[in-house]
Amino acid sequence: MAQSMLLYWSSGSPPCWRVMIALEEKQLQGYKHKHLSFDKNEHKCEEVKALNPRVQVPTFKHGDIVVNESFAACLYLESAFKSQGTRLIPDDPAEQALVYQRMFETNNLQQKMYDVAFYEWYVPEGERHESALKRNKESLIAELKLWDGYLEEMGKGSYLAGKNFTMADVVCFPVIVFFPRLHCPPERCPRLMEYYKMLKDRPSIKASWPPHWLEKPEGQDMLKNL
Ligand SMILES: N[C@@H](CCC(=O)N[C@@H](CS)C(=O)NCC(=O)O)C(=O)O
Repeated sequence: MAQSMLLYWSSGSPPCWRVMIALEEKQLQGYKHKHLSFDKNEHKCEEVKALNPRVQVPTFKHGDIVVNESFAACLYLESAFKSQGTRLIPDDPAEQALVYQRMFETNNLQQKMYDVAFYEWYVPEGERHESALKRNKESLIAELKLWDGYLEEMGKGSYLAGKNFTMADVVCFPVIVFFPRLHCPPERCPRLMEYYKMLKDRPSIKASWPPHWLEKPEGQDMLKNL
């Protein structure tokens, strides 16, 4: 089954990583994949263009089904392989609601982290303002407080949506990992840091860890002054 899947991906991309974690959790090892380098602009290749009008990674194909949005690909895998590997979406509607809530809230955390960590990369030199960066930092700090509060409320050893590992963890872990990697002061989000330590050696996460991070475990310190 995994043999009829093809994933185009790049190392260190949270959207790609979440699809890879989902594939591992659903025991779909052996899927075909192409690792494309951002530095060499390989993700703009004709093969990706043919499948994905946004010409981005992840680009994912299963047989004739093409599903490129990372959240959509993760949900598709759960639905197509519901009884295989880890159950990532619970049946109970109330539990399901919390998983969906945390999953889609991840977009806030991801964007706010990008707005600080990659400010200089996104905003051309002449358009940068200290005041804007300060605002972005305040917004990220407030967002981190929310997530830390969620974990605090759940209790020690909990996952993002309760006692079990779910799709919320699949989609959010690849964002959370950036906080320790980019030297965010641990006191900004102590519960998230504990959560990171609890999950970093999970087999699905270890197996899909960005290869260029293995070569260079220390990231830059873009979040040092948060
Ligand atoms: N909505 C997409 C976003 C994908 C995305 O932003 N991919 C980035 C890598 S993290 C990309 O391909 N960037 C290159 C580009 O846009 O040219 C998803 O979550 O799947």
